[in-house]
Amino acid sequence: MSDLILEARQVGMRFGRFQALNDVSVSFRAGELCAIIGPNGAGKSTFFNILSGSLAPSAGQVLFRGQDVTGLAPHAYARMGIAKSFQITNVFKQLSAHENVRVAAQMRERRFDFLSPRSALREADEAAAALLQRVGLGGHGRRPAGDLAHGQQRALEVAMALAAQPQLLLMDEPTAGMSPEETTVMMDLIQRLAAERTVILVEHKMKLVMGICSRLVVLHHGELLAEGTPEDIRANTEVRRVYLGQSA
Ligand SMILES: Nc1ncnc2c1ncn2[C@@H]1O[C@H](COP(=O)(O)OP(=O)(O)OP(=O)(O)O)[C@@H](O)[C@H]1O
Repeated sequence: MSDLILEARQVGMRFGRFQALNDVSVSFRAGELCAIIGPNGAGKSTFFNILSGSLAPSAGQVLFRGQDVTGLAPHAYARMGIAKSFQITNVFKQLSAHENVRVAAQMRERRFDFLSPRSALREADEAAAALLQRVGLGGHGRRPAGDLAHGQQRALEVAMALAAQPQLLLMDEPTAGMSPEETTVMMDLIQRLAAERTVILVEHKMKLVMGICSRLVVLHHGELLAEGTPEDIRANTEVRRVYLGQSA
């Protein structure tokens, strides 16, 4: 179907003799905010890495807008309009927040190649300032990234990912290690971002995503356990069983 943006077809992943993912088929529609959830060790990060092109699956295919992208290099994913942010923050700590985003904008914006160096820099500067504003860091541009609070560094990383103007944003546990206040700010940001593009996130805490996602995909022991609306998932006895005793 034409409104599918990303598809995993019978994806499998083996690490030696260990089968981390087995025969996982999931389709993601353009424009949706979808979360991949599941208990510890379910295979979420492995699936994320495969969907985002960081890991080639041992079996199956990944399709982006109907095109087979399985095993393509990460930069090819970026060029197609897929951006990702990881659990571990990935900012240049010595550079200012503004410089971090500007570098990301310069690296990814091919349009700048056609501009004079001075106007390219000005455009990248303007893009960086707008992106910092977008993620709630408008007043922090001059601060070294390493001096920002953890939640702010994660927001900075989101701004860097957005510099590529992605159609699809993949986020691995965007609230990992955050305080409750930082978590609220990030979830609010994710909702705003999802109004403009497709967002797929991996999240360990089911409660956190129930209220904001249109659809949830549940992995368990490397297999697709369930998928559906938050209501479907909340009512699913299998899902309740695997989450029992875990901090959902
Ligand atoms: N590179 C690897 N080599 C061997 N085993 C791995 C590797 N990466 C992941 N695994 C194993 O695959 C399984 C799934 O791991 P994965 O990190 O994808 O789960 P997860 O659902 O993201 O878990 P968590 O919520 O704890 O982060 C785990 O048992 C893990 O130990």
